[in-house]
Amino acid sequence: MDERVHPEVRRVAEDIDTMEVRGAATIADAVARALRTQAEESDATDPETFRAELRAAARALHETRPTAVSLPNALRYVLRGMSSTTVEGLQRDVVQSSEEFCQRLDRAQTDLGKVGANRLRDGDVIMTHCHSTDALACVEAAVEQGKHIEAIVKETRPRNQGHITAEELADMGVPVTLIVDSAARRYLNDVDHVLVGADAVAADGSVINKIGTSGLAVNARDRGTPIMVASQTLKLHPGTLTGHTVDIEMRDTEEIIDESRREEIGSPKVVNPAFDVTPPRYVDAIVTERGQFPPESIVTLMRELFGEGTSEPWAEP
Ligand SMILES: O=P(O)(O)OC[C@H]1O[C@H](OP(=O)(O)O)[C@H](O)[C@@H]1O
Repeated sequence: MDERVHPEVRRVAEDIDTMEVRGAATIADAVARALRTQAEESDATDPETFRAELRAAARALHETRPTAVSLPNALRYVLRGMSSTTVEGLQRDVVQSSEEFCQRLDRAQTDLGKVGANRLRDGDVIMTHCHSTDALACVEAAVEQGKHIEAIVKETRPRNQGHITAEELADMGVPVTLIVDSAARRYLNDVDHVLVGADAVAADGSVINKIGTSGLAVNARDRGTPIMVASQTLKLHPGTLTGHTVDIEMRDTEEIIDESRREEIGSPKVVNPAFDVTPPRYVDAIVTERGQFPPESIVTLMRELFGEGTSEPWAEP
């Protein structure tokens, strides 16, 4: 890694890579704070060196995981704040934009939660996939409104993030039933809403989320169960406005099966995609801090927020 990258930034990058820090919003928060550390601890003596250090840190953070667009969106937000002409001024700029970003992130999630909660009625049963802080904000707000919500939680192989969801729902007082992923269709009849998060939303309204989301959505549509995606606007993927596709992360196959067991069963090829793409026709609503949108209309919001597209976060202005 580039030697200009601060050890704390390297540690954050490593934690994201190994998924010690995970979830699109949490990753965004962590990288914004890491850039702040890089800025505060810089001993650069001229603005150009300082800017180059920050760009190197941004690149190191960006190289960790490719799919959650909240990561480059966070880097871009913080780096765009650099407008001063002295090192001290630039340090203040980064601290301020990092703080502002983290506050906006929290506020967006709270506002999104209230919008999502309005879709949930007293007595509703939800089905979740993976662990999404945006999705759980909707449940939390519904519970705060006095609604009784129950949840069927998919374990979400191979990393079982469903366990985190189960624990956090239990802390909210929501009764939880944990199921294996392949039992989802059987229990969809008992469910009023499928509620998931997003790692990225494309300009055509496709939702990129944890592997298994698209199959769940197809099954939900077949059963007539509405599917709601909780996604603050930080997850909107500006590159898709100009024809770019979203990279799907392929993770280590040891998450699925260890090497010795794989050899015992005849050394099959193993693949481990972390995400899949749910086409807009299977999604009923994308809930953001700016209100809820049918997936096909998300492009209008994206144009308003990003114009016609954006460059890489570390690109020279
Ligand atoms: O931003 P929040 O809503 O917390 O999470 C969004 C998404 O991030 C997670 O990915 P991973 O576990 O990091 O691979 C899940 O796919 C989840 O739906």
